Amino acid sequence: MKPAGHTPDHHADHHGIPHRRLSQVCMPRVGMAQIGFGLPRLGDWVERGRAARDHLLASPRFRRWAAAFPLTRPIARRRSRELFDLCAGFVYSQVLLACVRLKLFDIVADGPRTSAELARRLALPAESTERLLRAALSLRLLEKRGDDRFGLGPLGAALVDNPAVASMVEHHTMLYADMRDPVALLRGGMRTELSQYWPYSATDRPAALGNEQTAAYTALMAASQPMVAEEVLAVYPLNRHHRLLDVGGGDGTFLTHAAASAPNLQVVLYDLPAVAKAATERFRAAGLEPRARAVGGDFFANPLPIGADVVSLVRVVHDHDDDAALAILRAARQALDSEGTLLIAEPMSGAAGAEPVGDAYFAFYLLAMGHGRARTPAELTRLLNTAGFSRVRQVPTAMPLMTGLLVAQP
Ligand SMILES: CC(C)=CCC/C(C)=C/CC/C(C)=C/C=C/C(C)=C/C=C/C=C(C)/C=C/C=C(C)/C=C/C=C(C)/C=C/CC(C)(C)O
Ligand SMILES: C[S@@+](CC[C@H](N)C(=O)[O-])C[C@H]1O[C@@H](n2cnc3c(N)ncnc32)[C@H](O)[C@@H]1O
Repeated sequence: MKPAGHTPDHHADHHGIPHRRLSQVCMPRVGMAQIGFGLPRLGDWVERGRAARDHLLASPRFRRWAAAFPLTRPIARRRSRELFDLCAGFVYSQVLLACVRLKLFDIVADGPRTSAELARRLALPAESTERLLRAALSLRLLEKRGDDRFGLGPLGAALVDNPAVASMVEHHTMLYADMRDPVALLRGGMRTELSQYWPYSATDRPAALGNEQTAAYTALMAASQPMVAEEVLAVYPLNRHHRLLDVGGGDGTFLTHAAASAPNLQVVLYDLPAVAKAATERFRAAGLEPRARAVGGDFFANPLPIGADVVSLVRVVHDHDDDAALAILRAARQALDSEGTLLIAEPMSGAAGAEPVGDAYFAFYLLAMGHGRARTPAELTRLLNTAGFSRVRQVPTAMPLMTGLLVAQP
């Protein structure tokens, strides 16, 4: 009797691993045209090699064999761990959320503690505390100190005194809810929590939004903005400019950092009226007036203030679909003269070493928000060219995960 799945195309070798005939998998078909030119194309060989690999990996028998064979075992273990992490990532995120909510990292930052001490401090049953601590150890959030005490691990240490990441971890409860049925989200038409949270993405009259609708997202952006500002200002010093206009500048956190980094720079913020009002208060409280001022308006309906020699769009363009993004870039072009500079700072698609940040995280975040997408530098460059910026260059940042940077001139 033939084993299940046995077809004329499938054979088994002496390890019991099903395979196609080698000639079918590995030998590119050489067409008459290619014979005329000598060897088959390299691309054909690569394609055949990939087909052979896919065929092997898709076979449960091969996977069992590779997991047992000493030379392939490390690869099999690594792959299965990667895949397990994809399956279980949401559990790890929720362990992190529990640690953040319980302020576990701040507590152990003061010194390592025993499980019993932590149970008292966290007001959790002893067994639950032990469970959480073991989970945090396994995720390198905590580290064992001696036999019975727990201190910061390499990942937990980066979360101490880091309100930016802590507020994002807490904020993710909304994204988590919106992604509960990812296929429904992809099909569209879902009423999502994130579209309520970012009301400018769901209204035709954003300028009418009140402080009660803009305050929460503005505070979230302000908490994470220092990480972005540090990245941008480290690679693009602003002291070569006279006046910076930050469009969609939130409560002014980016401009406050910019002003501190370039003492002669004048800074102007443009945002929705309710947000600009909050920024004005912030500039006043920081003693930055009159060097810093904020103007309220809707960048789709009103012209931007003129007179700046550099305009920044920080985490703004990716909020919008192409037509709207183009309208913002055109408005920025209108506000600048022919010597002006435009900066686009935001996480970008395809960033080397951070591919899932743009293409999985922000892609789905923005889907849940209702508009926009992370774009590759090449896609942004095409939009910039259409908007009248002909010279565009990418400036590498230290943490592309936080932000990429494009510098454009007419
Ligand atoms: C000291 C010894 C012995 C060895 C040293 C070894 C060594 C060099 C270690 C490195 C240590 C180090 C410097 C660690 C640094 C860690 C850092 C900087 C971690 C940073 C993590 C940042 C994270 C997790 C950021 C997350 C950001 C998120 C989730 C942002 C979300 C943004 C959103 C949702 C924006 C929304 C806006 C919208 C709507 C899209 O427009
Ligand atoms: C994602 S936030 C980025 C805030 C800030 N640049 C940062 O990175 O922290 C986008 C900003 O664009 C502003 N915005 C959205 N639609 C706008 C519009 N039509 N006119 C002016 N500002 C707008 C929002 O109020 C918000 O402050």
